[in-house]
Amino acid sequence: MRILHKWKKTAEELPRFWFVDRLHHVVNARASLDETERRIDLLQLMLDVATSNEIKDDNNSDVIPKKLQYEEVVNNAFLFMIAGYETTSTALTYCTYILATHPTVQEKLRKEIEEYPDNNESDYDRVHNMVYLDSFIREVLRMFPIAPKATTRECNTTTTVCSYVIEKGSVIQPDMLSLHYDPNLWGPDDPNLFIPERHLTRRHPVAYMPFGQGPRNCVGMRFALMEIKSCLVHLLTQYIILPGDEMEQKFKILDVHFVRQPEALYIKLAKRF
Ligand code: HEM
Repeated sequence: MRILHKWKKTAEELPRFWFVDRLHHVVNARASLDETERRIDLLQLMLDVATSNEIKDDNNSDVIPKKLQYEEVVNNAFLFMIAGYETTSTALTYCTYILATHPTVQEKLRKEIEEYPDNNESDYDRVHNMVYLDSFIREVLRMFPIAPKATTRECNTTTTVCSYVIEKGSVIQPDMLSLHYDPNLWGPDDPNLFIPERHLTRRHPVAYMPFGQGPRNCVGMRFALMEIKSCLVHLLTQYIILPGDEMEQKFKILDVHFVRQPEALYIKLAKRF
């Protein structure tokens, strides 16, 4: 009994459980606010459809119940925190690596940023027309997809694709790296080279999938791209990014976690003004 109690206490202190416990507090606090204290955010939208009653799935139709249990609200909030931070920060790490190793690309980006001065408009409006910045990030995510293992689908009907039989219930995962480096899809320039301009040519619709594909692709994609663009504009305006000591030696990509990230990135920042 004592061992069980000790195990329970240790488990409760693990980051995941600790975090979910905090989220329960936040969700309960928000759920108890009255109408005048409503906020306009995703959590509010989820709470608006949350219920403590049992939700019955209708197995005989395709209708999905438009209700959530409070536990599902907490789990969705958890998923957003997990999916929303490490991914964007890792994408920014790869962007910084490319900037440090490609000074011409860095200068070209800075030139584009200067063409759209900060006229007190929001970053959202400012970065909207920066075509080279957009191609730059696309190229970074082509060469360094952050979550290649995140896109999986379960086959719901036995089917044949290119003479391969895929049984109902099989889980399929596209080989994102092979697609992103396929010379037939990304040529004529060598896919191993960093060339943002290749994204100005129309490609096969599934040649590129850093955010997954289809109706269940990454729900945070637009937000992530906006965050990355906004951050790069401010970084490049104020600093010149240079390679740090032992940068290449430490830039070993680890493919062990859900997010594919380098062991470390050492760069130097030189203030511009
Ligand atoms: C560079 C940044 C990001 C990358 C590369 C990325 C990548 C992905 C990928 C590959 C998937 C699986 C999609 C599929 O199965 O088709 C996914 C799902 C998801 N992402 Fe992202 N993501 C990023 C940023 C974000 C951010 C900022 C958020 C939230 C604010 C977010 C929230 C989610 C959620 C909730 C899902 C699950 C969607 C579902 O199952 O319907 N992601 N992401």
